[in-house]
Amino acid sequence: MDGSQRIAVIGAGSWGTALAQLLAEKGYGVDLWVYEPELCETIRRTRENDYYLKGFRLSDNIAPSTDLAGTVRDHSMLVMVVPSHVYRSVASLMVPHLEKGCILVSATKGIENDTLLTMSGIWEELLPPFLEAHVVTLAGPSFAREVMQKTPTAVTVAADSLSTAEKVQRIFHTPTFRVYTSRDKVGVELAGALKNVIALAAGACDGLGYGHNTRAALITRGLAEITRLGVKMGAHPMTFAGLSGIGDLLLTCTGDLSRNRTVGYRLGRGEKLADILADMRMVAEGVKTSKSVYHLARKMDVEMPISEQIYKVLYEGKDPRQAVRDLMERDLKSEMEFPLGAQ
Ligand SMILES: NC(=O)c1ccc[n+]([C@@H]2O[C@H](COP(=O)([O-])OP(=O)(O)OC[C@H]3O[C@@H](n4cnc5c(N)ncnc54)[C@H](O)[C@@H]3O)[C@@H](O)[C@H]2O)c1
Ligand SMILES: O=P(O)(O)OC[C@H](O)CO
Repeated sequence: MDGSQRIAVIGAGSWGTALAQLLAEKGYGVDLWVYEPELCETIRRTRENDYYLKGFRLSDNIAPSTDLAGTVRDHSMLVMVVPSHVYRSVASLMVPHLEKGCILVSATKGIENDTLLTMSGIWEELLPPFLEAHVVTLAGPSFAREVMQKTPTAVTVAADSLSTAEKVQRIFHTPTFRVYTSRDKVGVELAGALKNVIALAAGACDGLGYGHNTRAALITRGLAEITRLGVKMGAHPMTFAGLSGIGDLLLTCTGDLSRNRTVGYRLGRGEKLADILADMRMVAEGVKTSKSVYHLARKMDVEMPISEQIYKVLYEGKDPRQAVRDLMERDLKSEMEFPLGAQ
């Protein structure tokens, strides 16, 4: 793909906007699909995304549009960055317009509530084989705002075929955005989605006033349960020691820019989930993903105690302090069972 070709970015939230800007500054023409007509108009007029990523002037190489079919058509590379709860509906509308052999880079982090599918699982259901489309997952520790500020950042792109991942790697790599490849698509995708649930827990513990010991324990045991589920679902255990695993888990559990951590923090301070979500325009994927994880863990017969407690706090009104007590009082066990991923 040469710099004269255009790339479509589907979703103009903070991450879609940051990825569009990165590609545009590399010289690609970017067609950006914007869900909200009034935001599309504002971006066109002011060159700023004042809903989701205030304070940055957007490149003139970005062309915003609300016409989904028009944005998708005639593109050999598309970046999908809509939240997971609308992913299927937007992807379904895209399919009839996709070019044969196109590459779909999925940058969304979530697990669908009804089907318990990852985002690439949704594409697998929707893509007719004759399209020969390639799905690539992009994940890793990357706050949109810091990417816009050109803070040195490293992420992973995972695909079934290494050559496809390498193609995407070359397109996204910049001097401040380092891209690694992986062939463990399921691992990278699950790691990116599951860390949001643990970030809710880490935020809640900070909101409750617990200290660094608690946060470190949560991150470590959170990684253990993410790895257990991932391995059971076919992921390579070492993926969870990588950027999409411990990398993103650390960022989201400790970084104040995290929406998931912030929701957890406010829950820990005693606010109600409905009130927190009512004044958030942005998405905190962990809220919906915790429901999927609760059911996925049961389905796969994997113990995920932290995720289970978060589900109970969010959906059953459990007191977060009681959730911590219950985690601390579980049966005593060995820290690690081998092979990795065993309960
Ligand atoms: N923001 C980040 O720093 C960051 C970094 C990495 C990954 N992600 C992931 O990217 C995905 C998108 O998140 P974001 O942060 O860009 O979003 P955001 O929270 O900044 O914005 C919400 C997005 O949802 C869209 N939207 C709302 N309702 C919609 C509907 N009915 N149909 C279609 N679109 C609708 C909005 O137009 C907007 O694009 C998430 O899965 C998130 O976890 C975000
Ligand atoms: O703000 P959050 O919690 O959605 O996290 C954003 C990204 O996933 C960080 O990599």
